Order: sequence, then C-alpha cells, then structure tokens
Amino acid sequence: RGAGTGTGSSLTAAGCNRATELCDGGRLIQSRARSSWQRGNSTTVKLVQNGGDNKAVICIEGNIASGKTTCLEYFNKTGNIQVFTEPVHKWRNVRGHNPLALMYQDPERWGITLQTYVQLTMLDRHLSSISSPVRMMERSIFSAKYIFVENLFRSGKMPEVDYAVLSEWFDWITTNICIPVDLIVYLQTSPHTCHERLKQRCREEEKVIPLEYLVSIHQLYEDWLIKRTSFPLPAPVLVIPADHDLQKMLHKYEENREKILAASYH
Ligand SMILES: Nc1ncnc2c1ncn2[C@@H]1O[C@H](COP(=O)(O)OP(=O)(O)O)[C@@H](O)[C@H]1O
Ligand SMILES: O=c1ccn([C@H]2C[C@H](O)[C@@H](COP(=O)(O)O)O2)c(=O)[nH]1
Repeated sequence: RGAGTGTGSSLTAAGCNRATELCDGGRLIQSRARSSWQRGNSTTVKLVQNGGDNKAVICIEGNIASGKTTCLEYFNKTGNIQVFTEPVHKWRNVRGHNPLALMYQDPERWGITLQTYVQLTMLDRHLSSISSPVRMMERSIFSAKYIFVENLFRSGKMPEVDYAVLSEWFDWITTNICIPVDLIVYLQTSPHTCHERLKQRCREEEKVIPLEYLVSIHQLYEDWLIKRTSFPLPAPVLVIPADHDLQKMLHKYEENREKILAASYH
C-alpha cells in the first residue's frame, strides 16, 4: 500500500491498522487486529466490522469550507468509489434538536453534546458496509477528536471534565474497535480562503464563525498532518494545496487520482 510523490503534493508514510482475520459480514465481531503504528508490532484483539473487509479507506481532511465536499462530489461522479460526506444533516437535526447551532451559540454548554454526537455518527460512518472497493470519507473520527474537541478544550470553551469524558470514550473506541484508514488526503488551504468560501456557502449556523476560529482549526491541522507534533497519524498523508479556483482544483484532483487510488492496491 502507498503512493509516490509529485508536483504540488506530497505523500509520507505512517502505519496502518488493518484487521488480519476474516469473519462474517455486517456485524461487529472480535478478531485479531494488527495495530503496529500504535503499539510497536504487537497483535491486539479488536472488534472488526465486516470481517475487516479489506476495502480501501481514504479520508479527505481539511479546514471548514476548504472544499472537501466538492472534492468528494468530483470523485463520486467518476470511478468505482463509495463516497461518504460528513453527516452534517444529523448534527443539525437530532430528534428535532440542532446541536451544531447550539454549539456555535454556547460552546461551553453544548460543545460536549455536539462532539459526543459527532463521535457516534463518525464511528457509524467508519463501520458502515459498502459494496465498492474504495470508501472515501469526509473527515474521520480522528479529526473530530484531534482537531475539533482539542480546539474547544484549548480555547477554554470546553470544561476539563467534558474533555476527560470525551477522551475516555475516544480512547475506548480506538483501543477496542478496528478503524482502518489507508490514506489521508489533506486539502491544505489558508484560513482566509476558507473564510471567503464559508461566507459564500452561507450555512446559517456558521454565520458567527470569525476568521480566528478558522486560524485555530488550521493550526491544529498543520500540527497534526504537516509538523506531526500533536497526535498519532492513522495513515500516510497526501497533501494537496487547495487555495486555487474550482477549475484548477478539479484538475489537481484528476492529477492526483492515481496516487489517491493507490491506497486501494493492497
Ligand atoms: N476551489 C474552489 N474555489 C472556490 N470556491 C470553492 C472551491 N471549492 C469549493 N468551493 C465553494 O466553497 C464552499 C465550501 O466548499 P465545500 O466543498 O462545501 O467545503 P467543505 O466540505 O470543506 O466544508 C462551497 O460554496 C463551494 O461551492
Ligand atoms: O468534529 C466536528 C466536525 C465538524 N464540526 C463543524 C464544523 C462545520 O461548522 C461543520 C461541518 O464542517 P465542514 O468542514 O463544512 O464539513 O461541522 C464540528 O464542530 N466538530
């Protein structure tokens, strides 16, 4: 598994956490899973979905309004790839409540509510069955924790007890459930570009987002995926500079298609 490097983008290796034994489909069952990137070369027992189905998993990461959905839509139209956008509709409506709006209105009170639900719905996305050989996801359970929970906590907008409870949940999930990722594609933008695109998209809940919020999210992404100083990488990272106009970005996606899909040649 892996891909090379090329003009305007770079790829570097981390580990991977693929399940190694097969079992019956559609359910979470216990199996031996190798998790060498986190635990040396030890073999641990983890819950796996669909027998660790061996499909390639590609996560598209980037700041808010960096162009992730647009990228997924492009790949959705072309090739045998099953695409999963973030379940934002769920975050805006859970049994008639809007935890996304509540979080932006009062992050101290509602940050944990939103992030608990994000964690659940992202886990559900990771574990859902697919028929195509490649799963392409918008973000991941990892960025929900390493970027958004972390940002709330570090900015003083999440009480320490809420951060501790979310961290316990995250640690339990990632220790006990196999969540394979083969490649992270990082759409690297400037916070200013995202601010402009955010205003253009005009999602009601996000009208309160200042540029500084996007700067903080950007910094956390850079520390995680570029400098590698904050949290473990679940997969190799392909960086695609994404400040360009739409036409150029579509061209860049096409240019990088082989590198991205190389994640599926394992
Ligand atoms: N390369 C681009 N240049 C200009 N606008 C873009 C570009 N890519 C996406 N957009 C627009 O910016 C907004 C945010 O893009 P979107 O794909 O929804 O971002 P994300 O899913 O990362 O939040 C949308 O209105 C989209 O049409
Ligand atoms: O863990 C998370 C993930 C996302 N959000 C917020 C950020 C945005 O307002 C929306 C959707 O993000 P996009 O980048 O536009 O897809 O959800 C969050 O608060 N916590």
